[in-house]
Amino acid sequence: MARKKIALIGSGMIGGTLAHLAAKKEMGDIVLFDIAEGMPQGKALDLSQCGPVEGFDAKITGTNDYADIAGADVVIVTAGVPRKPGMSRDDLLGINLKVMKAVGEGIKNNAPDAFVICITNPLDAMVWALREFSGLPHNKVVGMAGVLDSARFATFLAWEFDVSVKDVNAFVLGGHGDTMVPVTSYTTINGIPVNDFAKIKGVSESRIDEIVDRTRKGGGEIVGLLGNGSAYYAPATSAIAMAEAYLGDTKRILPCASYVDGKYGLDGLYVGVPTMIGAGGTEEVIEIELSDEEKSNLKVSTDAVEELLEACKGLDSSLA
Ligand SMILES: NC(=O)c1ccc[n+]([C@@H]2O[C@H](COP(=O)([O-])OP(=O)(O)OC[C@H]3O[C@@H](n4cnc5c(N)ncnc54)[C@H](O)[C@@H]3O)[C@@H](O)[C@H]2O)c1
Ligand SMILES: O=C(O)C[C@H](O)C(=O)O
Repeated sequence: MARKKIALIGSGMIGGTLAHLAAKKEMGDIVLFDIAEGMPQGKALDLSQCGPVEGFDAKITGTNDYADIAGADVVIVTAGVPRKPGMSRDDLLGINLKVMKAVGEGIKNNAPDAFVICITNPLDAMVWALREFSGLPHNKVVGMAGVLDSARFATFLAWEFDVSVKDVNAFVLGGHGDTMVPVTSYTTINGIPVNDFAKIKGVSESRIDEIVDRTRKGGGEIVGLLGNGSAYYAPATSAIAMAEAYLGDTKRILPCASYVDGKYGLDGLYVGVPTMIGAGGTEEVIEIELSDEEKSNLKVSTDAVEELLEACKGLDSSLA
């Protein structure tokens, strides 16, 4: 059986990390694409030379030509610009929307059967625009954010309780902005609801609220510390988890920016919701019961995404 092909559109910090992870896991052959000349080729050479040391077989190539992504099974998109300290993700809308147009056309013309995972910010608007520009079916285009946001929530909870991260099952819904909704009612420590566990451990409600707030601002915290660029290790590993679910048809339930039309009272929007990923792409959006407060928090978050979609339509009339 031929090896799978993974195309990475954007070969910057996340793109390079994705290539390394995918190669180490022998997920398939890897094509690094970027508009910067020489850079994807250089990264591909460097990464190829990890192979003998790490013991992986993967053909890794770099290119500036979309024709080289032909036949890709999975395409992961990080092309565009990251924010700088003091900026919000939404400030990237205008510049990254133009990038999504070029990338969407490149995918449509060269890899229309791929499962496409978008990472570029502002995430929920960019994955929607990428789907529109590419014309691929909605179930084959998804955004990565919830896996990362949930991993941040889990990390902070594990630190607070001094327990293994493996036992923390944390869950974040909504758009990938500061209005995202970490959902404590669905967050457990190996099955024990987090609020019950907090009582057992003598952790106050206000401390859990602080952790929720730190999760919401988790991306900005790293942007502020790095000073130049944004997080890339955890974003890359989160997207790889989604790609593995597709390639292995594992039917994992992951929080993804999926197309929601009807559920959660939403009308044709990409936003973070529990999603089953298998060979069919995003096979099912799972609608869960939420409290009135959670519903109203989700509404604030989805309203913010809707505003960004309107802004996209204003910037590019082909989206209107
Ligand atoms: N969804 C998330 O949870 C999440 C997490 C982290 C970062 N991000 C976003 O991911 C994006 C990439 O982050 P990064 O750290 O890898 O940035 P980076 O600057 O290191 O890499 C981006 C790459 O995109 C390339 N690029 C620009 N325009 C292009 C085009 N038209 N076609 C192809 N390539 C193009 C650049 O040359 C650069 O190499 C940013 O928008 C960032 O905000 C999202
Ligand atoms: O915060 C950013 O700008 C990057 C990304 O969205 C993140 O959450 O790390």
